[in-house]
Parts: sequence; structure tokens; C-alpha cells
Amino acid sequence: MIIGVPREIKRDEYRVAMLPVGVEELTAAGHQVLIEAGAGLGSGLADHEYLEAGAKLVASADEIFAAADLIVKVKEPLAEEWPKIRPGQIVFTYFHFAASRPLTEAMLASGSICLAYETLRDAQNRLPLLTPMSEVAGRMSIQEGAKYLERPQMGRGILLAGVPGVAPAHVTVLGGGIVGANAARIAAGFQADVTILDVNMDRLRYLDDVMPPNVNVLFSDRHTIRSELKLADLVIGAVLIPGARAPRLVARKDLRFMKPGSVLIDVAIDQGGCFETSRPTTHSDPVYLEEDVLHYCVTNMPGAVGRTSTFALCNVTLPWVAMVAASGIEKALAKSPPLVTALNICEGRVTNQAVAETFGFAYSP
Ligand SMILES: NC(=O)C1=CN([C@@H]2O[C@H](COP(=O)(O)OP(=O)(O)OC[C@H]3O[C@@H](n4cnc5c(N)ncnc54)[C@H](O)[C@@H]3O)[C@@H](O)[C@H]2O)C=CC1
Ligand SMILES: CC(=O)C(=O)O
Repeated sequence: MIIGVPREIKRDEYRVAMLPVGVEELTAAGHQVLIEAGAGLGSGLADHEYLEAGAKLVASADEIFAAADLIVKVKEPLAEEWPKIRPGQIVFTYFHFAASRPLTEAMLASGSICLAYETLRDAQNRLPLLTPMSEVAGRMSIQEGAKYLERPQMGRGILLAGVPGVAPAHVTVLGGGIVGANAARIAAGFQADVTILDVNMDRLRYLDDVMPPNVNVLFSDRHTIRSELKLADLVIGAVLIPGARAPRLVARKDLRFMKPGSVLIDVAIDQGGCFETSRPTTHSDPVYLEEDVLHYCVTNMPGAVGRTSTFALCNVTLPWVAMVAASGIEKALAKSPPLVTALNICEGRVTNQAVAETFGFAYSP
């Protein structure tokens, strides 16, 4: 199979979808890997490392999209990439379809086969291709939150840890999954006073067992969220209903409960965001004020720490790329139930129920 790895073109995206070791493994298995020149530079991976591993370096994304049977990417295809995607071409990447009707319509029209990292579920019901980036974003959310709580960054001038005689910050984490648990652990390490809210009681019991003593867990409902907003200096939005648009847990009118200069980090923005006032931002221009509350809504947080994130992502994606390349898409889907859960769009049909329901499209199981 011909596998193509284009350079990511999303703003401030420094990840690449394949490591040189991946190229070596795939070429040893008889496949050809095309990589766009410079694709790895943001992650500190030079072209010659890919060449030495057996890749063919190509000058433009056009050549990759024209030749490859399987495109392996990091972020969702952007509008300028849509016309390059061909009927029957397999595209394996983060899509987050529920956050974008235009992207969903474009991929339906392309006739391509869209495998989304973020919905692939393993036999234990986990999301193994989302997890590493959620670990990165969860940990990063606290370092970004700490920075934007500083007064020169428009925050309320709060040190997460406090000092002897002055209380630490209160950090509220909405959603206690991978992002939430990683955020809570880092915030707790900073000595902040942390609360995690979730609707899954088993998850709350687990978090209660494993988290340090400065982390409390609460059931997530409207009243508890409102009480937390009154206390919080920093709120992390980390809820997920796989495939679906993120539930809106905080309305604009709820922001009046918050202290001016407090900070919201909406990690769930890639699925549309869990605050009514969230809108996507970039690493170059990450924050804005709404109702005196600072919002940080970067859709590709791990992109800023490209080297860490590229290794973490490629470690988990390579076996799936290798499987699709070895078997072809039909056989791979037939033998791998997890791969079926990654299939969101197939040659003009929506094959993920949550995506179909989000936009009112017919669902083709
Ligand atoms: N902005 C970015 O760069 C990145 C964003 N993400 C996003 O972060 C989000 C969270 O991802 P994960 O932690 O991996 O998901 P996860 O599935 O591990 O955790 C989500 C948690 O939300 C909980 N939840 C659902 N509805 C809730 C509600 N109404 N109230 C409270 N909790 C609720 C679930 O029970 C679950 O524990 C996803 O949208 C993911 O795509 C992940 C990585 C990078
Ligand atoms: C999960 C995701 O969309 C990202 O890592 O950018």
C-alpha cells in the first residue's frame, strides 16, 4: 500500500503523524511511505531521518494526496485539503466531526473512508488513540491556566499554590476522564485546592481512591457546577460523549457567578466546547475575555509541545496503520471491531451514530 504523510498545515501545529521508526517498519513490510518535505521539522525530526528509514520524500501535499491509498495525519483536513481527498482514499486522523458540519459534508462529498482516532474504542471500552493527547492536554491545561491567572495575562493575579498565610487557587475540573485526571493531578502537585466533577459514579469512586488529599470528587449536576463556579479561580472543561458534540455545561449567564479575571480552559473545544461562550482559538492568539472571564479554547493544545506529542501519538497509531496497510480496509474492518468504531464516514455515508445524530444525517451502521 502507498501511505502518505502530509505536513500539518493547521496554525501552530508542530506534530507529524509518523516517526522514522514507523517508516522503517512499514517499508520493511513492503509498503511505500511518502512524506512531505519538512513534515517532521516542528517535532525536531529532519528529512534525512525519514529518508534513511526508507521514506520517499516529496515536495508537495498535492503529490501525496494524489498517490497515497492511505493518508495518515494528525489534525482534521482543512478546507484547502478537502479537494485533494479522493473517492476511496482512506484518511486516518483526528476529525472531531461533531464540531464541524462543513468538514462532515466535505468528507461525505469526497467519497473517502474516514477513520477517526478519537472514536476508536478498544475491547476495554477505552479510547487508546485519544488518550495520549488527552494526557498531554490535561497536564498542559494547568500550566496554561497558571500562566493566564497572572495579572499581566489578564488573569486575577493568583498563584496556584498560594503561599503560607494565603490560600491556594481553587481549580474545578469538569469531567474526570483522561484530561480531567491529568489536570487534577498536576494542579494538586501545585498545591491547588482541586475539585473534579463527573456523572460517572464508578469513575468518581476510582478518582477518590487514587487522587491526593487536596482533590475532592463531586457528582456533576447544575447546582454543583454553579456552586463550583462561585469558588473557582480556574475551570478546566474536560467532558466528552464520544463522537457527539460536547454537552454545554456552563451558559453565558452562569459566568456572572464567577470572579472577574478567573480563567476557563475549554479542552473539550475540539468537540465544540462545554461552555456556551467558547469559540476556537489558536496558540498564537489563545485567549479572549467574555463577561470578565478569560477563555482559553485552543483546539490543538498538544501541537505546542510537538515533540512530546508526536512521539506519544505515533506510539499508539502505528499498529493500526500497519494493520490497515497489511490487510486493506475491508479485511481490516472485518477482523477488528475497534477499527469499526473509528470508521466515521465511508464513501458518502455516515457510519458513526453520534455524528449522524448531531447533524440529522442518515446513519449507516
Ligand atoms: N483541545 C485539545 O487540544 C484537546 C482536546 N481533547 C478533548 O478533551 C475532551 C476530553 O477527553 P478525555 O478526557 O480523553 O475524555 P474521557 O472520555 O476520558 O473523559 C470524559 C469524561 O467526561 C465525563 N462526562 C460526560 N458528561 C459529563 C457531564 N455532564 N458532567 C461531568 N462529566 C461528564 C465522562 O463521564 C468522562 O469521565 C475530548 O473532547 C477530547 O477530544 C483531548 C486532547 C487535546
Ligand atoms: C485530540 C486532538 O484533537 C488533538 O490532540 O489535537
